[in-house]
Amino acid sequence: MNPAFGASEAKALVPIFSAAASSLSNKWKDMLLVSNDQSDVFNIPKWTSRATLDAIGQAGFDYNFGAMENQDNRLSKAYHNLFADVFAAPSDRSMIINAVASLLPIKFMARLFEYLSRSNPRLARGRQAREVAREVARELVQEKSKEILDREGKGARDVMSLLVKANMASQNERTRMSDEELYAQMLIIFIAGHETTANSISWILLELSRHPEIQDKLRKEIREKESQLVSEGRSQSGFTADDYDSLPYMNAVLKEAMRYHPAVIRMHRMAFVDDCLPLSESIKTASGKEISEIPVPKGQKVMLSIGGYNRNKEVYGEDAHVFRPERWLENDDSKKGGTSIGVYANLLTFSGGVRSCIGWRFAVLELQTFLVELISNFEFSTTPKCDKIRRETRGVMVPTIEGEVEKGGQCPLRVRIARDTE
Ligand code: HEM
Repeated sequence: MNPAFGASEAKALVPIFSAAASSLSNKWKDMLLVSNDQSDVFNIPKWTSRATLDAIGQAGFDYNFGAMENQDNRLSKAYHNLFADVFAAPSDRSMIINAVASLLPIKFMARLFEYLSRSNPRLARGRQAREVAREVARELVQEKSKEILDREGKGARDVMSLLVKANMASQNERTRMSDEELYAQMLIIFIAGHETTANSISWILLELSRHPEIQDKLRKEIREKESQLVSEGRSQSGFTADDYDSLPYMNAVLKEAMRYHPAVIRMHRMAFVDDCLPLSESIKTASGKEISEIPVPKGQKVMLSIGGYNRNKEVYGEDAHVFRPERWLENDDSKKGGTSIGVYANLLTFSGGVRSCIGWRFAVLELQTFLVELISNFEFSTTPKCDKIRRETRGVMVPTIEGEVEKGGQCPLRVRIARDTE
């Protein structure tokens, strides 16, 4: 899938992200301008989920979910709150079934889940979403293949068109993907590229609401850049990828939010051969033996905590549990991820190595675009319920309210039209 996720491919998608971000901000403005004090409380994940679905639809597939305008789209409906519904805190029964299923060969595991999905509402929900998405994927692959043949591949910038085009051009039958594989890739992109960014925006806005001084400083930097764009004869909101990269404080806020609230909180791996994990410092085992590596036998499953690494005091200093964007602007390398572990900002948020997040450039640009658009137009502040916000792992890390976890993603913030734009 690499040809579709390079730096220039991601940069070319900025206008699509801007359109999705301004569609969200226009919707909010319409509602706020008729309210008394130009402010209201919005449940942020509900909105960001719709906006990022539109962004991934357009950027990933040149497909209009119409999520911001019309919630009746079949795929938009199937995906709405999907992670929260399917991955909600598992019951004891489902934990036992999962544990047993993980011991079965993959073919039997799939059959078991297929069977259970007839009676289990969560599995049924997941299965229904998969079927709708597969149907749309099938239609899109056919449409793209036809367009590429008709237009000889010119003009298409979305990820799926680039993928179908690269696949059609491949002369090697063995590396060429079947239609079924293409549909599966599409489904992965839908899943991986939607709720991750939606929830990340919610977490960023929550932290900016908790830290009004950081929010003000960020807005000031954005205003200065907007004035610069105008003085250069450009549109105030016509940011390019390079403009986003030229905003040091905005990028520090983004890195800090990515460190503090990684959307994917852990990864799972299994050793295919006997191996060992080297340790940065030797440790003493229960028997008193000093070891500098941990043996990992073939078949051993390993869970890697992204959240744990990103708040490791040895890497980020004693204040690793504090949200402090300034750490990224200080010259003390040892306290801002001195090791080069991940693909972005030396964080583990997008993982590292060959299986790292293929969409990280795409995600960073999308987050930069939304952050600038929303902070430029609105002021965010906490509501009493924010004290009860807790992090819930539902495939991705979702903000929920203590005691109301079953309601899914909740992050109620007061949103007000930015006073300096009135
Ligand atoms: C804030 C946003 C995002 C975060 C934090 C994130 C994080 C991650 C992480 C940690 C992995 C590795 C998972 C593992 O190995 O177990 C991953 C994989 C992946 N991500 Fe992302 N991601 C984000 C956005 C996106 C976007 C926007 C796309 C696509 C447009 C995307 C596509 C993928 C795909 C296809 C994989 C699987 C790669 C593979 O297995 O080789 N991600 N992501």
